[in-house]
Amino acid sequence: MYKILTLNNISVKGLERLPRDRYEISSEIQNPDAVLLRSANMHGMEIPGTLKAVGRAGAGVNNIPVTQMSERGIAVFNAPGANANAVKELVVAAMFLAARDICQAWEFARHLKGSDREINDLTEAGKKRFVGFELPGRTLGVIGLGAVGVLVANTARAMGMKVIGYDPQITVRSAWRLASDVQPVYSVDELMAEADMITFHVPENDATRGLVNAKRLGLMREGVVLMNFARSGIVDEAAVVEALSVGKVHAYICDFPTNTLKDHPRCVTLPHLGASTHEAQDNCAVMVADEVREYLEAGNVRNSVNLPEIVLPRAGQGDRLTVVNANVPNMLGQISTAVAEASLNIEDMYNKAKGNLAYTVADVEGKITAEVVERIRATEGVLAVRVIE
Ligand SMILES: NC(=O)C1=CN([C@@H]2O[C@H](COP(=O)(O)OP(=O)(O)OC[C@H]3O[C@@H](n4cnc5c(N)ncnc54)[C@H](O)[C@@H]3O)[C@@H](O)[C@H]2O)C=CC1
Ligand SMILES: O=C(O)C(=O)COP(=O)(O)O
Repeated sequence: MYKILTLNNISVKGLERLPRDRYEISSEIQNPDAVLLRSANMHGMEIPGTLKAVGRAGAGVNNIPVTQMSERGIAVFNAPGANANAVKELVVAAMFLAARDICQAWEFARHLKGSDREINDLTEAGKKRFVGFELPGRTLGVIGLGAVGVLVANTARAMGMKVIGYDPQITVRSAWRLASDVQPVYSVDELMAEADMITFHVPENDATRGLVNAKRLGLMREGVVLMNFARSGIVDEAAVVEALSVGKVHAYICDFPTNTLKDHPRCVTLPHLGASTHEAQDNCAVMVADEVREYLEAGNVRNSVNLPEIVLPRAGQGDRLTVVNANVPNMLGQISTAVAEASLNIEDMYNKAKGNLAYTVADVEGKITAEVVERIRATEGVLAVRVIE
């Protein structure tokens, strides 16, 4: 029986991928084999010795101590692209909220008092405060052209906007999907200087934290609109509030309310709703449940952020050995020697590295003994060893 600890509500559609005769799933379980979560913060959490995998039913993994997981040979999975359409739709909504001052106008209307005739008079007199602008012909800057950024860029093009994009590490897959008339720019500063509206779709990490700061705000066009449905940390909020107050920034629409932002009249903060559609919740949960199950039951790795992609069809009837180890010389030699010296024939074997980690899958003829496992486990650089029958 595999034990799965859930740290957030995970869609039933996803949990149904883990059959009850093989999986015990609870938010309170002891000694879990895997954790499934959404945005719960795992930093500082005590990591159970039994943990083999963490599945993030979503895109961002900054709520997971990935380095610490890697040091213990624990695989971390996410659900790339599974919620991208939901985020795109909210970003498109944000563009209209900003362009037409919809939230501010609604607030104005909600506070009108008097008879309907008086309200009508106040409406007609007050509406000039909310003259907006239209999107065709405006320039949208997209920073980060991954699953979400590509969808946003393509939709904005379809709405008649000029779109410029920045992503120095764009994947071939994203480049294929991106509308061919999205224009690349080669620096954040260049994008910021040329866009009327800017949207961010990058992970939060050391390179992106504070991406929007006072200096960069100074480069932007007067009345620029900023949209942040990525992570709060990529924006220096105090600098944005200052820029909003002097009219440099027309509106800041984001998914991350804070005390600095939530009451500002030119700032619309939504309660982290980017991925909160039934479709996205189902997609993410199904994808990540399948990944975790495949890893626990077969040792295969799909969509891991710290282990290399390895999907090896099972060879023969014997045991499968899986080893997570540091990406240093001679690990494979030591693993295969330990297997060979136990007189076990290897039918099929695959080894691949990703960053600091490497992962080995070996199908052997017959049973792998506890001695072989212990010998491999004791090898310097080996982080996790499993035998799958
Ligand atoms: N508000 C919400 O509910 C959601 C927020 N997100 C956030 O949005 C982020 C992006 O999501 P996806 O597009 O699905 O991820 P993704 O991994 O498909 O795309 C991220 C892109 O950012 C690029 N990138 C990384 N560092 C960069 C930098 N310094 N400058 C420019 N580009 C850079 C990468 O090359 C990649 O193409 C996630 O990491 C997450 O933090 C994602 C989904 C839902
Ligand atoms: O997928 C992401 O990165 C998100 O931010 C979505 O978070 P959530 O699953 O809605 O808590």
